[in-house]
Amino acid sequence: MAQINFGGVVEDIVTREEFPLEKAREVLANETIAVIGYGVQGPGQALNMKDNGLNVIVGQRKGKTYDKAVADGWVPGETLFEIEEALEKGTIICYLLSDAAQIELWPTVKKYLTAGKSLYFSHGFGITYKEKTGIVPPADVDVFLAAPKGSGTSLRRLFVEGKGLNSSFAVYQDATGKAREKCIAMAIGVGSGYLFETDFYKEVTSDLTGERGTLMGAIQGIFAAQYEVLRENGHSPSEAFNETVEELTQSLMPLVAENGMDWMYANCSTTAQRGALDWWRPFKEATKPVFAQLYNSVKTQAEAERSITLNSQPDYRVKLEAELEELRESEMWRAGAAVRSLRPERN
Ligand SMILES: NC(=O)c1ccc[n+]([C@@H]2O[C@H](COP(=O)([O-])OP(=O)(O)OC[C@H]3O[C@@H](n4cnc5c(N)ncnc54)[C@H](O)[C@@H]3O)[C@@H](O)[C@H]2O)c1
Ligand SMILES: CC(C)(O)[C@@H](O)C(=O)O
Ligand SMILES: [Mg+2]
Ligand SMILES: [Mg+2]
Repeated sequence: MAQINFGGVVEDIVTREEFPLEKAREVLANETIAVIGYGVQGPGQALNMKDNGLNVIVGQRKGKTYDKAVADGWVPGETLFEIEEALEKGTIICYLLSDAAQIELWPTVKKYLTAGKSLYFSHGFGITYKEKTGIVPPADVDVFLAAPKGSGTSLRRLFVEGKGLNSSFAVYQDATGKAREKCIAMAIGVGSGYLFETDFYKEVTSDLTGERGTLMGAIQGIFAAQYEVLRENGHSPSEAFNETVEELTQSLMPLVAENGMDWMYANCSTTAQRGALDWWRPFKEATKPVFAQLYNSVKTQAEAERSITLNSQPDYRVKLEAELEELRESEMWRAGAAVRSLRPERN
């Protein structure tokens, strides 16, 4: 473990230097890693592990996603199986179905979790909310997680570019005495950059807060609010979209990613800096109560309850698609589609 000072707080982290890929390969040499589910994380993790030289198979029910797995190079009967067959062959079961589907399939998965096998998650959800999910693994299997901090799509893209997303890792149950090294080996194997340790409760609590907050929910809310104010004051859609979204994603966020907020500010005009330095605090004051409310809704398990109830309904995909369509068809995001089509690199 390397000790790194994060803004004054020293934390133990694992980098690829302390735990190189060769070591991960050694730890996992005798394992058959069965990736169950080929949605978003499934492909990213399975393909990265395969390219990292690990012994990976995929378990996916027949349909569009199964066909995608075939198109990605998984071979039916050799590296691609129906879910139960993969569960039987796998020694490390990567449970990468949607969190709601994990509940439905649990009785099947449990049957194949014989002594000494490992159960791997990329989220603390199923275990933390076990009263709601019914996911209680047998005592003689190892249970751990590696949770990439980003979309499975980015996990794969960055890996292909020779980069890596950071991941958290946590051990919930160590039946064999080897759970921790298997967990870290898996986290490195899926293509992570550095790793930070957490536990299942903290992973799910921070993850649900982050995605509902600044990463996804809050950002759309704040975009919509500014866009509407600009439009209500007579600005054109293209002007409103550029001043709200396009400049942020194309110009300014890459600068923040590279060298921090102050550096992005320093690369803007003194006029912009003055305004931003004056206005960030009122935005913080206005939104902090909403973040506190959100955290509380996660902590009381209201978010988990809502997610399980709504995502377990048979027509949830249809309803979800309708809500996504509403976003896509809003004036702001239709303006966005037009703006994207005009990016010079798209010609
Ligand atoms: N999406 C991400 O990028 C991301 C990032 C970090 C962690 N995670 C976590 O990873 C896990 C997998 O999430 P995901 O977003 O990749 O999942 P997903 O929603 O993309 O679904 C994965 C798979 O579940 C299968 N599935 C759905 N219902 C099923 C059922 N009833 N029976 C059998 N198969 C069924 C689908 O065919 C699909 O292949 C979750 O725990 C999630 O919280 C996801
Ligand atoms: C990619 C995210 C938002 O980080 C993940 O947590 C998810 O649930 O998809
Ligand atoms: Mg999440
Ligand atoms: Mg997340």
